[in-house]
Amino acid sequence: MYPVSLRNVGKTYRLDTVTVPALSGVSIDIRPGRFTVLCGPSGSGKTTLLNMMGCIDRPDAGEILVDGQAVQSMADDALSDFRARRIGFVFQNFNLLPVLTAFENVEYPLVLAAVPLAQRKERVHALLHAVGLADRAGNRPGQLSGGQRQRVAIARALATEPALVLADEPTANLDSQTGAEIIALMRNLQRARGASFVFSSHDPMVLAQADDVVRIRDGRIESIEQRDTSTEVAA
Ligand SMILES: Nc1ncnc2c1ncn2[C@@H]1O[C@H](COP(=O)(O)OP(=O)(O)OP(=O)(O)O)[C@@H](O)[C@H]1O
Repeated sequence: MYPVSLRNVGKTYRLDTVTVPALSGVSIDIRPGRFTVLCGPSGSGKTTLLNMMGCIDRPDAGEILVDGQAVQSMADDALSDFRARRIGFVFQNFNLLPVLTAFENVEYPLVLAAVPLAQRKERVHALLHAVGLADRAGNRPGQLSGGQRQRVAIARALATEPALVLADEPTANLDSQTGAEIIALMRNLQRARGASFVFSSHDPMVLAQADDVVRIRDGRIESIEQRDTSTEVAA
């Protein structure tokens, strides 16, 4: 089963009298356990496509299956719950809650998922350790660097152990050295967990790490490149 499949998905934004076609006729199966990168020029539809995969927005045509489940037939509440438990998100502006500590930010999705306290603590400590921030658990986002904030966001995205993690240009607000470290970290975590990660990016460094590359232009898939990367060891 694919972590996410799209069949003939279309999305048009409507602003007063203006319509902006963002995606049309998009069909794709994201392969399990792969690091997939969506790339394409600005405005080609990458964020819209990620939002469709992540059930953040609904398409106006076609079908989306996440873990084999047809998500468009779910009611809003059920869809939010499904999304919170099954999909992890990493954003370019980190999207951390500023009043919560690093620990509490990572813990938050587990509170929503009603995971018992002892299990939450154990999982959050392990995740902060995995992203190299064991000693920063008590810091708020304002007391962390950009790279450290993105590490907290990565730990948060992995908290519910989702099979699918989506990242919208996760290195866009980081310097190149920090961006490289973040991509290496995500690559290692993805391999260690066997999860499926889908990134949107213009960044050649992210592209170089991809197993599968999906090129998008004018809201359509231009090409899908599946690389043989199974025997490589992550840096
Ligand atoms: N909320 C919205 N309302 C109206 N039009 C939108 C909205 N979001 C995106 N669009 C339009 O849809 C098209 C696709 O945008 P999208 O953000 O998905 O592209 P992108 O490839 O992620 O671009 P970038 O690399 O610049 O982030 C663009 O023409 C954009 O202007």
